[in-house]
Amino acid sequence: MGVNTFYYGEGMNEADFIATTEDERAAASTATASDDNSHRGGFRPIDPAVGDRGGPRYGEFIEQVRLFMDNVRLACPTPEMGDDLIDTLKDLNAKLASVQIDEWHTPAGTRIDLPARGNITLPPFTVDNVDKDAGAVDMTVTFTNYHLGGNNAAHGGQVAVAFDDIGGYASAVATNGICRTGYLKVDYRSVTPLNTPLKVRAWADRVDGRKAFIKGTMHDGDRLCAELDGLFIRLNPGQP
Ligand SMILES: CCCCCCCC/C=C\CCCCCCCC(=O)SCCNC(=O)CCNC(=O)[C@H](O)C(C)(C)COP(=O)(O)OP(=O)(O)OC[C@H]1O[C@@H](n2cnc3c(N)ncnc32)[C@H](O)[C@@H]1OP(=O)(O)O
Repeated sequence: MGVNTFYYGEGMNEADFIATTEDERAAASTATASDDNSHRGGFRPIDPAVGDRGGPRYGEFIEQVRLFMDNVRLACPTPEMGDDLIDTLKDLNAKLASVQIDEWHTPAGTRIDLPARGNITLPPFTVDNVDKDAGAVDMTVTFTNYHLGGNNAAHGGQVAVAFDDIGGYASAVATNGICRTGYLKVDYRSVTPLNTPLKVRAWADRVDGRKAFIKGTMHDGDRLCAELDGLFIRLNPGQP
């Protein structure tokens, strides 16, 4: 099973997500941050060559950034260390500012081989299974210190972020197209722990035309932490 099949599910129409023709690949790889069309309607297919972007150690880079965010969350630097950190961060920001590109080409969010597609704004999750027939996905998500709400528990908003993306993934599987969230309801059933691999399942309870009614659960072992009830609407061609 290839990586794309693994992520998009057996029998899914990958053409909806992955550039499969030379024209699509060219369109997916030519736009730049200064491209006037970079905000044109519709989601662009991902250039399959995207796996090379950011270099062979890009995943390691993202892991270090995540660790940095965790360390910042609970750090109390001395004034001297604060001076040093600010100088170091200025250097790092200058480096990163020199390699800014548009959202369609940045590896963050398009590296489907990395946890949460390499997107640091999402809690890291990995895909365990995609069931095209059931319109269902199984994921493992781990909230870390960066996602702290209080008293060693994940922030409720971070739980919703995870459900939004994983529910969006399930709706993409169920409708065979990219969807946007219409509504997202989260029931917080018990405390969601940090630094613990949690099992998330999201599935299409019902599909009605463009509307996918997605249910979901998040478990710590046998304990139910949270439930999702969401409506995701498949975008029409060219719809932003
Ligand atoms: C490039 C990388 C790609 C990677 C791909 C990897 C593959 C994996 C695939 C994927 C994983 C990624 C997953 C990401 C997931 C993230 C999702 C988000 O966070 S999206 C941001 C938050 N949401 C918004 O910003 C929406 C803002 N709202 C809108 O844009 C529109 O309102 C929209 C699109 C939701 C609907 O607008 P309309 O014009 O298209 O359609 P209308 O006619 O209004 O609604 C359609 C039907 O839905 C009902 N509806 C709409 N909203 C409703 C609501 N809130 N409650 C109840 N019904 C609602 C309507 O009543 C209508 O129903 P009737 O057809 O008449 O039966």
